[in-house]
Amino acid sequence: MAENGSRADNGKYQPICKGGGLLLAWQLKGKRVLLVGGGPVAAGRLVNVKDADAHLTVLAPRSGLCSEMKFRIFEQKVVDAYEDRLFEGDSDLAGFDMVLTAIDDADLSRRICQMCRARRIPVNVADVPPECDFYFGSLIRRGPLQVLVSTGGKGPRIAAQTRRIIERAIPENLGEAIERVGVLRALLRKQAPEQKVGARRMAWMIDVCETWSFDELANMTEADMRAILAGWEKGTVPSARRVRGIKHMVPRAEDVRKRITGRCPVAGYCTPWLGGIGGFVLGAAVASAILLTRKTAR
Ligand SMILES: C[C@@]1(CC(=O)O)c2cc3[nH]c(cc4nc(cc5[nH]c(cc(n2)[C@H]1CCC(=O)O)[C@@](C)(CC(=O)O)[C@@H]5CCC(=O)O)C(CC(=O)O)=C4CCC(=O)O)c(CCC(=O)O)c3CC(=O)O
Ligand SMILES: NC(=O)C1=CN([C@@H]2O[C@H](COP(=O)(O)OP(=O)(O)OC[C@H]3O[C@@H](n4cnc5c(N)ncnc54)[C@H](O)[C@@H]3O)[C@@H](O)[C@H]2O)C=CC1
Repeated sequence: MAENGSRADNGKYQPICKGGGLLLAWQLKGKRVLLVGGGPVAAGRLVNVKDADAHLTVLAPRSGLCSEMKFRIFEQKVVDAYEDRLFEGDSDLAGFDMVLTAIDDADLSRRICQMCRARRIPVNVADVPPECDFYFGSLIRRGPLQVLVSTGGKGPRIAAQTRRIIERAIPENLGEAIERVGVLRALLRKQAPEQKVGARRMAWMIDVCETWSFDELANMTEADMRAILAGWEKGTVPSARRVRGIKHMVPRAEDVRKRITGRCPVAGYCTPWLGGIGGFVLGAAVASAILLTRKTAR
């Protein structure tokens, strides 16, 4: 029975949890995005799509631009095309790959949505969730690392609160570690480009990521990479200690400082080191105070 993929396989595979959205990393580089509206919500959208290297057109009257929008358009000049006017109709949508509206006019938003659907352009209407083909989420960015929190439109504020909890839990140098791993992966693909070694390449990269800590990866130099890659032919991954020798045993000043004054990334309180020293000093002070009081009382 199990071989046929039937009832016996229940529980063996991840269950299907219906009702979610499909979370993707949509590649917008070079795609044309239209943003209708010039308020604070539009300004947030602008950052999201420009972070994704889209070609962005903003359509909104200058008189209604918020200060961030003015800054992005006229000072920072990150908007590729700006049209100082109201939305006029279907022809405004021609040639766009994605449309975002953030205007204070729900009726017009709905109509823009219908026009986009007729043209099969994916659309997000900030104030009318049923008119969205996709929702935005609460985002964390650390270099190449991106985390998106979605509550499926149920609790945007809770999405932001959840984001803050996750933010605290992400090690400071994770973005840099990923950046460095990206460089190593590219070097490996150069050294062993054949498709037939694909499975071996992946297994070896998994080994690298599991053997080296995020800290060690974040500080991986080109020389370290060459030393690691020397293990590829034999299928081994030398540890950071082996690659760096004695240098690795000496803690860096920054790590020592973090040990003493750092904070627990999730709970936020100071490290046990500082807590321990503080506790000891406080305990000693209380004990001496008690002893002193007893002595004076006698
Ligand atoms: C469906 C969705 C459509 C979309 O925008 O794509 C949508 C819809 C609506 N939001 C509304 C209100 C608020 N939105 C926020 C904040 C955020 N909203 C975001 C996304 C989304 N908002 C999508 C679903 C996301 C999800 O899955 O949860 C975030 C995550 C991302 C972003 O916008 O960039 C960003 C946090 C970013 C961050 O800080 O990290 C706050 C809180 C605040 O400002 O602090 C409030 C006030 C408090 C409240 O209402 O809860 C209203 C008006 C409701 C009304 O009139 O009562 C609607 C319309 C409606 O719900 O009908
Ligand atoms: N999805 C979300 O995260 C949130 C959505 N909202 C909703 O998003 C919408 C926008 O919010 P804000 O940025 O605060 O709006 P806002 O009221 O500050 O700005 C509206 C902007 O739209 C422009 N506009 C209005 N009619 C237009 C037209 N016909 N053509 C072109 N531009 C036009 C105005 O000039 C102005 O720049 C509101 O409806 C609000 O309810 C609000 C909070 C969060």
